[in-house]
Amino acid sequence: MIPDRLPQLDSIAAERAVRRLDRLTKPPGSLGRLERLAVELAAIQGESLPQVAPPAMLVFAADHGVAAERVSAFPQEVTAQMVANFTAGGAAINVFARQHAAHLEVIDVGVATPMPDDVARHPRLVNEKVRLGTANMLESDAMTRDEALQAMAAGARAAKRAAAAGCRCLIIGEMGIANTTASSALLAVLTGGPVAGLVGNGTGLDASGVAHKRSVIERALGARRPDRNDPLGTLAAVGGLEIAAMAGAFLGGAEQRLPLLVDGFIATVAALVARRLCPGLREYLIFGHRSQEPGHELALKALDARPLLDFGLRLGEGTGAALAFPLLDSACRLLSEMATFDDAGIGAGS
Ligand SMILES: O=C(O)c1ccc[n+]([C@@H]2O[C@H](COP(=O)([O-])O)[C@@H](O)[C@H]2O)c1
Ligand SMILES: Cc1cc2nc[nH]c2cc1C
Repeated sequence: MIPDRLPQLDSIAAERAVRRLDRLTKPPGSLGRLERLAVELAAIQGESLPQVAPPAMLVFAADHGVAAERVSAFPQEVTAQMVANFTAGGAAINVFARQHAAHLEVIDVGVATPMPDDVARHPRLVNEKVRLGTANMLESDAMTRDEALQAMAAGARAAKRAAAAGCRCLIIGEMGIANTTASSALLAVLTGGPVAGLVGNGTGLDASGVAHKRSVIERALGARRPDRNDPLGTLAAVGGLEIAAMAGAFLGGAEQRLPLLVDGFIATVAALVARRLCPGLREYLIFGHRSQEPGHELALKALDARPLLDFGLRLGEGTGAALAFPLLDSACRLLSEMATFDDAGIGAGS
């Protein structure tokens, strides 16, 4: 299920995009990073005139056993309550989904709290529950390797559904109380970095809450001792079901040649896990924004990534990626809609 290799980027489509950009009615290179974005999108899609609309917004939801250690400012039940809010259309990501006519799916890969029937049966909610939340990583591995693979497969299926529905890029986000704890633990193992420098306040812990969260992560890593050269084993030991599902969605989306817009801290850690499993993934990833969560810096560095926006967000759900979507759309529209010097009868510079 983890792909051995991903489709090669299309260098011919990229070269055509470069040549067209240089013939458009502007000084060469004057649209800066937007031009590089247009070329990257052409290479990913294998189209000299790429198109990212309509986007799919995939929100993966799950619970974390480690929430019992009071590592979040909010109780575990909020995961299910926010899933209900996503189905009702009231969350921030719903606003952006309507704004961009996106195909929005909420994929439950492991929410622990039972949901009312009207939520459970809602067409926007996809039931891919692998188990009712992970186990508490202080007491045992969060899940088995097989469960991590099942969650990854659910993510890959969501990516394939989006491609089949005609979506042209994926915006990948999550909802899961305590998932900054799982993400920080994963990141510490995968980068070998000290826990102290990467733990943040998540949904809003105070300073003593952050110190306690750090101690929980350090104790969990001491007890689990994950092998940093075994990304799947690390994911199973201290990760999360929605993190595994996002990793699977990234890999499944790349197999479909879809540009992948990465959201904040948790989504970037999932992308890092996926890249460790399949290094060719990196070229498909476009980073939407720089999150306020301090560990995001290290995760971005590990992926050699420079996000498009820096807006001080720390919400999740895919909101930072959704905010960056119009930049991708603009890059595509410039390529396909701007006049060339020939079209406009304007003399090109020498
Ligand atoms: O995306 C981010 O960078 C981000 C940073 C901090 C918190 N969050 C969101 O907040 C939740 C996790 O925070 P916590 O404190 O419960 O670990 C989860 O639902 C995430 O979507 C998201
Ligand atoms: C209210 C709330 C909304 C969220 N959206 C993503 N993570 C979240 C965490 C909380 C607590």
